[in-house]
Order: sequence, then structure tokens, then C-alpha cells
Amino acid sequence: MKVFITGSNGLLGQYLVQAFLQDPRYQIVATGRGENRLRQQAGYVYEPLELTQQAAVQACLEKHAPAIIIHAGAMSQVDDCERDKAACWAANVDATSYLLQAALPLHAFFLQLSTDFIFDGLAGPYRENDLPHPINNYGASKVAAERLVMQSGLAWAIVRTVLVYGVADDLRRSNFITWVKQNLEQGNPIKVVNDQWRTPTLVQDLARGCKLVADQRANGVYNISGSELLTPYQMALKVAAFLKLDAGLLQEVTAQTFTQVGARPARTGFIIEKARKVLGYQPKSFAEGLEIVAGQLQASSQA
Ligand SMILES: NC(=O)C1=CN([C@@H]2O[C@H](COP(=O)(O)OP(=O)(O)OC[C@H]3O[C@@H](n4cnc5c(N)ncnc54)[C@H](OP(=O)(O)O)[C@@H]3O)[C@@H](O)[C@H]2O)C=CC1
Ligand SMILES: Cc1cn([C@H]2C[C@H](O)[C@@H](COP(=O)(O)OP(=O)(O)O[C@H]3O[C@@H](C)C(=O)[C@@H](O)[C@H]3O)O2)c(=O)[nH]c1=O
Repeated sequence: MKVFITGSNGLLGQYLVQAFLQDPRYQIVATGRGENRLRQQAGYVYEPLELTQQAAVQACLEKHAPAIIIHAGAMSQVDDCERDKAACWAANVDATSYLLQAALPLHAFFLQLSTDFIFDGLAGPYRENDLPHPINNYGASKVAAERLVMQSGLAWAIVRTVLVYGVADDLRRSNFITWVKQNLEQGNPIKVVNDQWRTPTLVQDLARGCKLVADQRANGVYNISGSELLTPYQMALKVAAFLKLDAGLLQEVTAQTFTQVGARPARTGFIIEKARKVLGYQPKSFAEGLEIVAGQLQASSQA
């Protein structure tokens, strides 16, 4: 069975390819912007695909006619989305519309990735049936994409996640854990907020959760994240302790002393009971996640 993955050069995309490569039931079509940046390039088809080009999306889906589409591609830089709403909308909404239109005649199962940033962060942690109320362009674009998916007429699932962390090849954006590690290793003091709440998600868990949804063709919205509600400051302390780095470089601040272009919802995080019960989803603890990331970093430094 053919699975079509968008955003395959990204943090999640790389782990989706790895997860489906382990399962001989699937043939993978991985798509990304420009050249394939994954270290492993055998065992699947890679197609360069600019998702904002409707004709290219149409032609690529016609050519491969997948049974399952996992749409991980997105403009995920929240501040860039705030600065350039048109680019954000093109990448996160129009691109989703092009994929859905091309998927319709294929009757493909469509799995859309979404985010805790669809909420305003006043009442987290959130369940699947809480009402979205985004406070930045990125979140608004993901709400619009979710609505297109729900109204598409296809069999669909929406996987929402939070603050994804992990190690991947040639990423265009760092993630919080690697960002903290790099700064502490270089002796750079960093300001870290103590009044935002997240359920940080190990990228391997997220990929596993997406595969559970795809394997079961599970319809509906699923929160797939870590289970522990932590502040970035608490996360950073755990990173420092685990990696034996200098926590003295961590400066505990509140969000208002911390200006980011795109507003961040204060208290998000997800309740993941539905994914546990319906899908059998079982995330690693944050400590286990750090151990896995540290092991990967050690292995890559010795390679
Ligand atoms: N990271 C996180 O903390 C969270 C992520 N999510 C969602 O999960 C999904 C995956 O996120 P993640 O892997 O972390 O994000 P990344 O930014 O690592 O990956 C996104 C990928 O999409 C590609 N892409 C962006 N625009 C286009 C385009 N116009 N045409 C083709 N490809 C494009 C990027 O290409 P390139 O590499 O060339 O830039 C990139 O490889 C996204 O939908 C995101 O919104 C949700 C919650 C949290
Ligand atoms: C850069 C930075 C971040 N932080 C905090 C703020 C925030 O809560 C957390 C991560 O901040 P960042 O700006 O790195 O990441 P951010 O853009 O907030 O991450 C978001 O990405 C998109 C794709 C999502 O969908 C969201 O779920 C979320 O993961 O770390 C600090 O405390 N100090 C800092 O210097």
C-alpha cells in the first residue's frame, strides 16, 4: 500500500519515513522542497514537490495515486508566519487545499498534522473537542487547514501535537532541546520562560502515533504529544541535569520580558487519553526522551 508523505525533509517527516520503512506493507513516496536531505535515501521514492504549486501537487498525486497521504509539510516557523501572512497562508492553507483536491478522485485517507497553537493558551491542557481560538497567524492557518480537511469529503484524521523535539538530519530549524543543549555547551547564558506550559513531544513518539492512525485509518482528531505538562524552564533544567551542563547559564524569565514576533499561547499542552484508549498510543516520559536524544547525539558525534 502506498503512503505519500509531505515535508519529508523536516523533523517529523524524517521519522515518518523511518517508521514506514520498518513496515513491508507500505511503499513510501516521500516529498519535500528541493533535494532529498535524508541520510537514508534507499528503500523509498523521493519526489521534489513545491506544495504551493497546484499543478505540481496534482501531477505528483496522479502519478503515485497513494492510498494514504500524511501531510506533515508546513511553514512551521511561527515568527516568520507572523511577519509574512501571505507566505504562511500559501504554505499552510492553499497547499493543503491543493492536496485535498488532488486526493479526492483517489479516495485517499488524509492525515493532517496540526498544533496546540490553534488554542489561545488560557485554559490548557486541551482535549480534542475544545474550541480553537488562535492568537497568531501560524495557529490561524492551521485552524483553516483543519477545516478544509474536515469538509473535504475524504476519510481524514487530524493529529495535533506540541513542542516536538529530537535529532534529525540537516534541519532548517532547531528545536527547543537541541537549542538549549547547544547554548549550554557553548557557555551561552539563555533566557528561558517559566510561565508557558507545554507537553513536549519526542519526534519518534509523534511518528509512531501517526503510524497508529494510518494503520487503523482512525477517523477524527487525536492529540499525540508527551504526557507531562512542563514549562520551558523546567525542560531546560532537566536538559542541563541530564547532560551534566551548567544550569547556572539558565536565566528564568517570564514571557512578557521575552519578545517574540508571534504571540505564544501561555498554557497549552494536551490531554492524550483518547489516543491512549483508541490507538494504543504510549509516549515516552520526558526523561526517557532526553535519554534517547542524548544517545542519538552521542552516536552521531562518534560517527
Ligand atoms: N515542530 C513542532 O514543535 C510542531 C510541529 N507541528 C506540525 O507538525 C508538522 C511537522 O512539523 P516539523 O517536522 O517540526 O516542521 P519542519 O519545519 O521541521 O518540517 C516542515 C517541512 O515542510 C517543508 N515545507 C514547508 N513549506 C513547504 C512548501 N511550500 N513546499 C514543500 N515543502 C514545504 C519544509 O521544507 P524545508 O525543509 O525545505 O524548509 C520542511 O521540511 C507541521 O505541520 C507542523 O505545523 C505541530 C505542533 C508542534
Ligand atoms: C527561543 C526561546 C524559546 N523559549 C521558550 C518559548 C516557547 O515556550 C519554547 C519554544 O519556543 P520556540 O520559539 O523555540 O518554539 P515555538 O515556535 O514556540 O514552537 C512552536 O512551534 C510550532 C511549529 C508549534 O506548532 C508549537 O507547538 C510550538 O512547538 O521555548 C524560551 O524560553 N527562550 C528562548 O530564548
